[in-house]
Amino acid sequence: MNITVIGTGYVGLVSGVCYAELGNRVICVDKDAGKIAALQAGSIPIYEPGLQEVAAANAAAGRLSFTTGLAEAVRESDIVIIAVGTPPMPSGEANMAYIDQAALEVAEAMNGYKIIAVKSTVPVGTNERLRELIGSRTDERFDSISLPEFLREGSAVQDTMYPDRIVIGADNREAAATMTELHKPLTDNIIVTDIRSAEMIKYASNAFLATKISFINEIANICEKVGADVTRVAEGMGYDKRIGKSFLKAGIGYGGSCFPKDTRALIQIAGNVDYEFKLLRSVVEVNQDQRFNVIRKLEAIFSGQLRGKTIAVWGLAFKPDTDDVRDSPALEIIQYLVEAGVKVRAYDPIATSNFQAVYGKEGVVWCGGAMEAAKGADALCLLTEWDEFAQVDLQELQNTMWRAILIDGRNVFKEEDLLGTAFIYYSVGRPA
Ligand SMILES: NC(=O)C1=CN([C@@H]2O[C@H](COP(=O)(O)OP(=O)(O)OC[C@H]3O[C@@H](n4cnc5c(N)ncnc54)[C@H](O)[C@@H]3O)[C@@H](O)[C@H]2O)C=CC1
Ligand SMILES: O=C(O)[C@H]1O[C@H](OP(=O)(O)OP(=O)(O)OC[C@H]2O[C@@H](n3ccc(=O)[nH]c3=O)[C@H](O)[C@@H]2O)[C@H](O)[C@@H](O)[C@@H]1O
Repeated sequence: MNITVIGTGYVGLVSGVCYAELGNRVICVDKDAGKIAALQAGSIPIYEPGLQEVAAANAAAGRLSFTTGLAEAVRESDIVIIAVGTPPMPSGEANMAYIDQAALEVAEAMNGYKIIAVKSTVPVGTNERLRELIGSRTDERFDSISLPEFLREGSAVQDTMYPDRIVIGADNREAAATMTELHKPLTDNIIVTDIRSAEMIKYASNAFLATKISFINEIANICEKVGADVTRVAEGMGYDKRIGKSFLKAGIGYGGSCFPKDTRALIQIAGNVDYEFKLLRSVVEVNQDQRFNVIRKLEAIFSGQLRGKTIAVWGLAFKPDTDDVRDSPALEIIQYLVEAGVKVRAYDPIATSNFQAVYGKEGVVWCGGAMEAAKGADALCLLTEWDEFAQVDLQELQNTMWRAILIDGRNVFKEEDLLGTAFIYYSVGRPA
């Protein structure tokens, strides 16, 4: 099939590459000319394991191309997939400006029947609204599809090629059949629903996963007070198939471009129909507070005297294997420390320049390695569980630091790892 994907962020780029890998002819479109020039030159603007190789192979095979020419790409395609951003507005509601703009541009370019699918995460009712918007600008026939995306950053290629399920929201049987055919090679779990249910499945899934995380973080907080170990508790819970093992890792709370945004958006969606989503409000509140446990621990250690201390921070990305720092807990933690007069020495294997672009360069010593960041520090806060942090020589780390105090915000280390060292070690939800 001939497919145009609009937007070359994580979702557009990864899904475009993967549709090409399935043998389709894919044109990826972005209005960001710099991004397209880089992609045309074979460079991938995001860090995503495996993506570069699959993209290069498909571009070389002539199945994958990149352009800023939206109209021309749409005219050459049977299926148009919209994957532009839906960032949060100050109210928490999703900003539909990029979606609307893309839809209008598609409408203007129409030259025959097409399926127009929305992969971006959009509030319930959006696809119906877009159908009217596009229909008001073109006489050509088209069908609207809601095609929510469930990939995770850091494992996006794997998630896209081997998804747990594909959800297709459609109200036209033939369009649903075409989309089912397109995704058949990926999984047998293809769920065709009405459009509104598909839109809701996306928000409900993210909200549920966020709920699991806030739940286990609260259990962790209680574990710390009663002397239990949250990692064993999660393990013991996870063997129950009704609960499941995943998303029960306690830490400093969820971040990223999606859970924070989508939980707030769903609260708004509910609010718009006079429903107060009390549970989800608490999930967000717990998450917001969880990151400050790191600060509370530091304040307790230094009896509230943070000013003048040197604190090393390992990890700036919102999770490992990505250079994405959107809504990363590290942003607020570092900001708090700097404002409290702390000398922060920060290191991330790949996310530092993205972090600087959001946070600014001032007030922090940016380091090129983990040991360099730890040099002379009064304490070290581990905020992202990059593999390389688990591999460090703890004896060397201890000798590098001024005081051997480690706050492990992601439970990377086990008690036995620290045997024989002088570390004062704090983790999340485990006996100190
Ligand atoms: N990042 C993720 O892991 C996931 C994101 N999603 C959802 O997918 C959507 C996209 O997310 P990201 O890929 O992170 O977005 P992003 O914000 O990283 O990228 C969006 C891209 O769309 C381009 N764009 C905007 N308007 C355009 C237009 N009219 N024509 C051409 N290009 C245009 C922008 O230049 C940008 O490159 C969002 O709704 C998000 O909630 C869903 C699942 C996973
Ligand atoms: O809608 C989206 O954009 C995506 O949001 C998440 O994917 P992502 O944000 O890439 O990353 P996750 O692996 O879900 O992690 C999100 C945050 O939760 C945290 N987390 C995750 C799992 C866990 O057990 N504990 C925990 O604190 C991570 O550290 C990270 O900060 C969902 O997992 C995807 O299914 C969804 O498509």
